[in-house]
Amino acid sequence: MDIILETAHLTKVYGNNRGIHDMSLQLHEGDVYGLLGPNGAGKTTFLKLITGLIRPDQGTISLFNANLAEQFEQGMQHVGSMIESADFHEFLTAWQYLELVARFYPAVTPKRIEEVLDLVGLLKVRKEKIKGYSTGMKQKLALAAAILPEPKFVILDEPTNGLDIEGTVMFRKLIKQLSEEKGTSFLISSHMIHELEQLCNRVGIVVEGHLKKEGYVSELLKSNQSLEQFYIDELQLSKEEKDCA
Ligand SMILES: Nc1ncnc2c1ncn2[C@@H]1O[C@H](COP(=O)(O)OP(=O)(O)OP(=O)(O)O)[C@@H](O)[C@H]1O
Repeated sequence: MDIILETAHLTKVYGNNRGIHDMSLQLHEGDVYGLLGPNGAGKTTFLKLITGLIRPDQGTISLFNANLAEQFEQGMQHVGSMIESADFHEFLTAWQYLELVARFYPAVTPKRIEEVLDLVGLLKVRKEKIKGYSTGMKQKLALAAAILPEPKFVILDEPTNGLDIEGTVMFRKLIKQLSEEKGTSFLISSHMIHELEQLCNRVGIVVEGHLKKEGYVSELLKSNQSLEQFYIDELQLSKEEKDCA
């Protein structure tokens, strides 16, 4: 399987001394990788680095064999992302917003815009202004924008934030469908551990800016009751190691 993302010794430390340290991670084509970790562990920082929203202090990022620091456009060509709450032009409608996004992707047709709006359940409200949308509706629109150009790799930061039960089920189905039918790879940061258990083939746990543990979900479930149990045990272990140090 081809490597689609490789980070080596990725480090970003903010002025307040927080951030991430020495994070090396590989994702292969077809992976649905879940990034877990407590609040403030460094998940969003990692996702911002690999999408070029912030620059690393040290380390390298390679996306589809392109070094992000030198070949940004080439690296990001097949990547769709949704990082933190999207900032929309609220006076636009969902349709107009996606038309705007589509300008960057000549292959995206109005039919494709209609298709993604249908996929995320916003087709009926496509002509309404975004300023009237709820948090969950905006989240769905951000997801629609991320998958609009049919990227090979989609990076999602807390994608189910604000989604209702129906929306969460829609999200899970959509990821499964894209992964199974189109072979799309995903990197998903989320606190919804039960969702990740159903969706991901691999997970990584970030604690205090370090990638503490990685594994294949099928392997982890052989020796753990659930992903949640594995996660709680790993956090406890990290705490004990810290107390001993
Ligand atoms: N722009 C910034 N300036 C200073 N510190 C920051 C900045 N962004 C993040 N941090 C700090 O870096 C650490 C990692 O934050 P990050 O947002 O990456 O965590 P996270 O794992 O995504 O957390 P959450 O699950 O709460 O979203 C936190 O301690 C946070 O306070």
